[in-house]
Amino acid sequence: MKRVNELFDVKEDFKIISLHSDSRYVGKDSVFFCIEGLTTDGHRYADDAVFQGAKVIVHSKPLKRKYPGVLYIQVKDVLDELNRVANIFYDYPSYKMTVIGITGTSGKTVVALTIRDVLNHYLKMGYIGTNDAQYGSTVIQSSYTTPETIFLHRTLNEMVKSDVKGVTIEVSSHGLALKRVDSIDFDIAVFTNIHEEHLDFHGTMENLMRAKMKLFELVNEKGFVILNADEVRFNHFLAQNAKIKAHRLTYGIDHKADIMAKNVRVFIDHTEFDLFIKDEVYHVNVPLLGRFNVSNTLATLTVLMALEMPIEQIVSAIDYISPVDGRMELLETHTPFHVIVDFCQYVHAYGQVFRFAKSVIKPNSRIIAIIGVPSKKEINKRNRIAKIANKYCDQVILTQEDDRDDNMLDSCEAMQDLLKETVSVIVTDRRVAIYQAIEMACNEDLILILGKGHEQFMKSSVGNQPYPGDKYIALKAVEEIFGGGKEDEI
Ligand SMILES: CC(=O)N[C@H]1[C@@H](OP(=O)(O)OP(=O)(O)OC[C@H]2O[C@@H](n3ccc(=O)[nH]c3=O)[C@H](O)[C@@H]2O)O[C@H](CO)[C@@H](O)[C@@H]1O[C@H](C)C(=O)N[C@@H](C)C(=O)N[C@H](CCC(=O)O)C(=O)O
Repeated sequence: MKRVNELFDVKEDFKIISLHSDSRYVGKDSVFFCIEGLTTDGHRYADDAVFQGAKVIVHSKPLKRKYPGVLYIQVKDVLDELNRVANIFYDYPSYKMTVIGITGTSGKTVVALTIRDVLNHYLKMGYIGTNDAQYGSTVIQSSYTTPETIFLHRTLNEMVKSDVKGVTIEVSSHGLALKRVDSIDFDIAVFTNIHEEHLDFHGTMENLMRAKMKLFELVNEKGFVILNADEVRFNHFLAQNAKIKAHRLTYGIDHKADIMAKNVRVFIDHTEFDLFIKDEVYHVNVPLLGRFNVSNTLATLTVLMALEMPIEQIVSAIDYISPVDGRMELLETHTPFHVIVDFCQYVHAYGQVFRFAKSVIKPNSRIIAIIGVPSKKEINKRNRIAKIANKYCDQVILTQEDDRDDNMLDSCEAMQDLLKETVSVIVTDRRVAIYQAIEMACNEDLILILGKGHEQFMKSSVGNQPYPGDKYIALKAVEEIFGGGKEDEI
């Protein structure tokens, strides 16, 4: 709780219990911020907010009605004001902990969770990212990868009260463009990679890069920005456009960097490489799969370097790295064939996973891919995934990936028409598709279950529907068909 004159430059003095930007959740004695959105305008809900108990309305446009006893504060930019006020209301939580932001198209979750897991061995850590916030045994669901400002500050404040000393935050381009993290004091910002994504929202690659660039400008002058030397286009863009206050460190495989990996060798269950760090070389073995996860590992190690860990400690911290749920996760099936579950959200990720699969399977073994078919709205994505699947997959099972508005069978058939160089079948029920793959797999085949990763829900137009998850279903199928599944995991 705060007094209103602690939050705003006003002479009135009454208590404020909470902050809100959605009128549907406004509580008594609160502040409501009217935000102009993409579909509606928060100014339309100012009266609703007052009805629900708001005592202060922060707005930028003129309002039709004003009620006595309510303080109306007009500002130029409501999101800027929201950031300023949320910081004060929650006692500047990000200044009381080490805040590490991770941005990039892919790898945000793997890097954020890996840094969290490794650092947890030294200090109490929290994580905010793909649909939840976690610290200790607390898990708070959120609707976004990067939650909105009030949620962020409230959660960071709870973490501080629970003695959390550091936090990793996944920072999406939406989050940056919509000013969700503008008032967070970042100590370290990490860049993974950039590919075409969310151009429906950003419009152009330049706008997308500009949105991501902002994170690096938000890092304080004592902090570090950690860049991927192999992402030449983004680094060039930063050099031309960014005003960065912080120190820089780089990691890379193909381009010279502060921390480098060479002689990368990928295996079905781990990856090995030579780690070049401050003139020393160490042979390293990590349980993360694929060349792209070498970059993610390097990003993690560079964060440890920024935190001034001695080299020996950085190298031994590699032992704390473990696979991330639903991200290139090799299931323990004890079957003669292998099963990998991956989230695989973007087209380039399909290419990476298929190339990895091709490089690790035996010459006469098959890649059997279960692919969730993109909807009618994403025809371009559908075409591009089909093209890559034609090149690498031996068999494809086309199935659902969330319940979309269009007809599932039509979408599957349209995609099947594109799969001319590989054998495919349509099984619209995702559970049946997984069972079918496991029934047909033989020695050393590799089943790839793609598109849902860790998710235990199916999105639908009426909200999320329960779904046990790809891993659960696959292990259950193995147990039922082969009797060899690990019961404690299913
Ligand atoms: C594109 C985008 O991010 N849109 C966000 C944006 O929506 P919007 O501009 O359409 O908002 P709006 O519905 O017009 O509402 C405007 C304001 O009126 C308020 N309102 C609205 C209705 C009402 O009855 N009362 C009320 O007060 C809203 O709370 C809001 O403050 O502002 C809304 C409220 O803040 C967000 O809920 C909404 O997120 C949408 C739902 C969303 O799905 N966002 C996704 C794309 C997103 O953010 N994804 C990223 C990236 C994920 C990734 O990397 O893949 C993420 O970080 O999760």
